[in-house]
Amino acid sequence: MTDLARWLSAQTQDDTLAGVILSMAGAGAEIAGVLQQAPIAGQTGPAGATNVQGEAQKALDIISNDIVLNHLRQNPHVSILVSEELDEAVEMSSQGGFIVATDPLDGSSNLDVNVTVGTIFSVLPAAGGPLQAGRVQCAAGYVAYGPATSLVVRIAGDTSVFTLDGAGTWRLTLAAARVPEATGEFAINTARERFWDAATRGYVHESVAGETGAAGKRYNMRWVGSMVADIHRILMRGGIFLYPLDSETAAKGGRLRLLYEANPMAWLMEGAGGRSSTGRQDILDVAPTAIHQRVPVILGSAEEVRRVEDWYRRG
Ligand SMILES: O=P(O)(O)OC[C@H]1O[C@](O)(COP(=O)(O)O)[C@@H](O)[C@@H]1O
Ligand SMILES: [Mg+2]
Ligand SMILES: [Mg+2]
Repeated sequence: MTDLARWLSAQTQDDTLAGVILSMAGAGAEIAGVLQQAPIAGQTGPAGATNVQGEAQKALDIISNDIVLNHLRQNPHVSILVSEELDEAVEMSSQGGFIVATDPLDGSSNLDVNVTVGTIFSVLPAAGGPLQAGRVQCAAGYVAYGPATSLVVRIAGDTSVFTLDGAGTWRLTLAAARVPEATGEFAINTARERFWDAATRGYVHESVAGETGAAGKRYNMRWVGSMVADIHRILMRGGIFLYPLDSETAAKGGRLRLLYEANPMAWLMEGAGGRSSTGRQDILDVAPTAIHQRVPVILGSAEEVRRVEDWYRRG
């Protein structure tokens, strides 16, 4: 029995849910192999197409989407697939008990510079349809394609980390990730400062002031521009990630997508003792109205997320 199969059987008695996670783990392992050869195969560039959200697709966005689709098509327990790269929700098996929502390749603008990208997924109960709050997720995870390929997954208990070995087997490398309560590291795209609201501005200025400001301690800033990479760093050593609502993204509701970026990351953070927020409510309580809905995202070390929420309460 592999580490992943053993972990799954300890986390859930539902073999069909375990099977959905194994399908996503299989897709992740296959995508990892494709990414490792992509510069040789000349696949890191644009596909020449745009997705339903008007974003230019990379060839690897489409290839990764097809890989996920193929793996899930072989699983009779998936009823619907929602993907960043597919305009509409796709009907899969009519008998399936689960919906999978995925960002097949997150951070794909980083592909041509060989920086970590990832695959994010959320598993929902089929009965409620795709538009259910993140709170009811059955499981969530991501695969980070970095120096090592990591699978981070949570059903309802701990958030655990597996690493792909040379034989293509997922080995358990961290049974229960814990995000430190406090942090001295924040992640935000500061080039967007002129669009920020008062709360984001207040929080970042207070942090940049370091030991001379109200926070009373020094901060460092990190921004990979690949959500999976930024969240993985935060999961492993603490920090806070912000993609808040700003005046440029306000009309769309934010930048990042609720079903397949924010919800799964919030679920994983919760399992590791972290916190997630839109600034005004827990991300997991947001009721979706559309499959590609966007949402403000603030998540990571609990104490730090609370500091941002305090700024929103003041505003
Ligand atoms: O270009 P910006 O504003 O830094 O945004 C970066 C964010 O956009 C994303 O790339 C969006 O995800 P996709 O690459 O899947 O569209 C996140 O991974 C990342 O955190
Ligand atoms: Mg993404
Ligand atoms: Mg993507």
